[in-house]
Amino acid sequence: MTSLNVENLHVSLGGREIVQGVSFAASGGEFIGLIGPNGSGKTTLLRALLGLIPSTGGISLNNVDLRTMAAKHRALNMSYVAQERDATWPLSVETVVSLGRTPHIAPMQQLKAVDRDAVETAMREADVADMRERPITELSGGERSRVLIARALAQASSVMLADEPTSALDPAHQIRVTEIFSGLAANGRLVLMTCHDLSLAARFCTRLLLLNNGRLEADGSARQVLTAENLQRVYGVQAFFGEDEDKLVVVPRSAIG
Ligand SMILES: Nc1ncnc2c1ncn2[C@@H]1O[C@H](COP(=O)(O)OP(=O)(O)OP(=O)(O)O)[C@@H](O)[C@H]1O
Repeated sequence: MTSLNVENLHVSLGGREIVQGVSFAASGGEFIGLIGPNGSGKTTLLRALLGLIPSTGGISLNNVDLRTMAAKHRALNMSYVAQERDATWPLSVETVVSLGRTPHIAPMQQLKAVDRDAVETAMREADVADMRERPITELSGGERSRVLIARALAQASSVMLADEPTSALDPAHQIRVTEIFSGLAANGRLVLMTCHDLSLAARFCTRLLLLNNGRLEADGSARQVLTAENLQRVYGVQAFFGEDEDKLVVVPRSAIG
């Protein structure tokens, strides 16, 4: 089973320590919501896990140090939906999603049937199959997000890291995407998603990690992490707490101070 171990991770950027001694262990089957206020270090943590920025401390996947893993091997193991959805080139939706298969094919080789199937499935799941011929540069922000999610799904890696994948999506697509991520976890993948929608995270994620000023302040179930005390201290909000089908509903309703 996939296992990710992060031990005493530190990241400094621009002379400031952004991630300060974060440790956690995660396994395939978990859908983890990485939450915390703006600037708390969520994106930085994901980027460090991907080896996109320097860090110190331990990061291992299946007991292999991720920093020593070849880029292609890492890409086979980890997909990433970045927070930036900018598109420079007017590539078709289908071409962009097909790029998710790059780690699976040898240089200069064409997609095989298995790759084309993965691309079709990913486009269908992210609801972008109907726009397959359209240039990504002409899509709305939410449509572009779904294409980039489809690209990550097509990669079919054991770990999915997604940075606010639902932030530009309408309610139906937010639910659809989080259900897809839940399905990935149910099938043994590890999903780590940043999210500002606390109710969405509470409903779908199996575990929440709460970051504050680069430190892991809480790690556990939605009910353990999304307490009135944590929301006040970390987010500076008072919230309404409710229930829907046994799931916690959290609606921030006033900012304190
Ligand atoms: N390249 C950089 N150089 C200097 N500081 C940076 C750099 N990238 C990010 N930071 C700083 O690191 C801190 C954490 O940023 P990060 O993007 O990880 O936060 P976040 O929790 O993902 O926030 P948000 O919820 O707004 O997306 C911020 O204060 C940010 O200004």
